[in-house]
Amino acid sequence: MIKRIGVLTSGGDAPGMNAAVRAVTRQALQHGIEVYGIKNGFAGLVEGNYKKLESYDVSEKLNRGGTFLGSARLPEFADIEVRKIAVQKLKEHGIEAIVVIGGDGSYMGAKKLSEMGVNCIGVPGTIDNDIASTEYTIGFDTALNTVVDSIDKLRDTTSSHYRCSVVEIMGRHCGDLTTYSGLATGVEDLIVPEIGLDLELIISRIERAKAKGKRHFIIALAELMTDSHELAKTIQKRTGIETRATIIGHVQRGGSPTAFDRILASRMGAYAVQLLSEGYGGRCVSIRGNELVHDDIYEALDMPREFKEDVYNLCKKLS
Ligand SMILES: Nc1ncnc2c1ncn2[C@@H]1O[C@H](COP(=O)(O)OP(=O)(O)OP(=O)(O)O)[C@@H](O)[C@H]1O
Ligand SMILES: O=P(O)(O)OC[C@H]1O[C@](O)(CO)[C@@H](O)[C@@H]1O
Ligand SMILES: [Mg+2]
Repeated sequence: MIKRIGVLTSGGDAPGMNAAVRAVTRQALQHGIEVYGIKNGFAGLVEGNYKKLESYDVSEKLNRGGTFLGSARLPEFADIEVRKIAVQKLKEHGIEAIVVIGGDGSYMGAKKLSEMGVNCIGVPGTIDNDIASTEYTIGFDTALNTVVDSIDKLRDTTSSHYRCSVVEIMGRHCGDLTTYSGLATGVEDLIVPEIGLDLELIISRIERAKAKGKRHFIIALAELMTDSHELAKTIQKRTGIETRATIIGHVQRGGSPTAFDRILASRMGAYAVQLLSEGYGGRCVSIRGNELVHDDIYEALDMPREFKEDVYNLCKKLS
């Protein structure tokens, strides 16, 4: 029977990470397993920066955004020599297995550690919703609500000034945040990596709507596709409509998690501990059809990510 586990948060923070750490901690303690909170993602593993967690250490964390354990990006963790240091430190502290809460990059670290004899279970914590094996990642719903709130506010000023707004939304290479928020706010057009950017089409749609009397437009743009300020300038030049760019930015990563994210995080965190106590490693937790399941991490990352084309098409159709 496993006696001591660690838990860490890695990559970009996501609302609900704290709720997941709380669930891991309390589920483990109730089964007589000691828990160590590892600070700052894989960096804390390498430095041996751990703290034993008791039940009260995770009090009043369920509703808090960010991650009280801290998070980091440590590219050096891809180097086996760096991981060997982490494994040695874990052995010295008697930590047998770890719950890794993070995105696809963190999953890679978790898998590689498992291959070195430290069982890890990945829990999907990222606002990007870019892990193919799971329908939802922890933090996505909260970020989505933040984006919706921002676009609603942007609509007020955009329509008052008869302008066009290009609004840039996070998601790295995944268009889910843009697509879902687009449908939820009724944007006039959206640009996502799964479909690509067709400038002529965007201009012609604006021109057509303008000819029918439409006076304000919001174009949702997934980040990393093009420069939003340049796109705004081009739209203004081509259509004659005053255009502004708004980059929502890191506010998308903050805030108290929604009920959906708290529940998802609590379920997934508890399930991850169950998997570790059953001796699993190199697996990740996913939710499909509201059922928790577990997958091999490499297979989970290799699965083709399903683009929500129906949501995308409906957004365009209703605009
Ligand atoms: N191939 C890899 N091998 C070992 N460790 C890795 C690998 N890729 C990433 N990691 C570790 O995982 C960390 C987090 O990865 P990354 O920065 O991609 O964020 P993420 O977990 O995908 O989260 P998000 O995309 O939401 O920010 C990296 O900084 C690194 O420490
Ligand atoms: O906080 P950083 O390092 O600027 O990273 C930003 C990236 O992290 C995320 O917020 C989460 O992966 C992405 O949406 C975004 O591209
Ligand atoms: Mg990622």
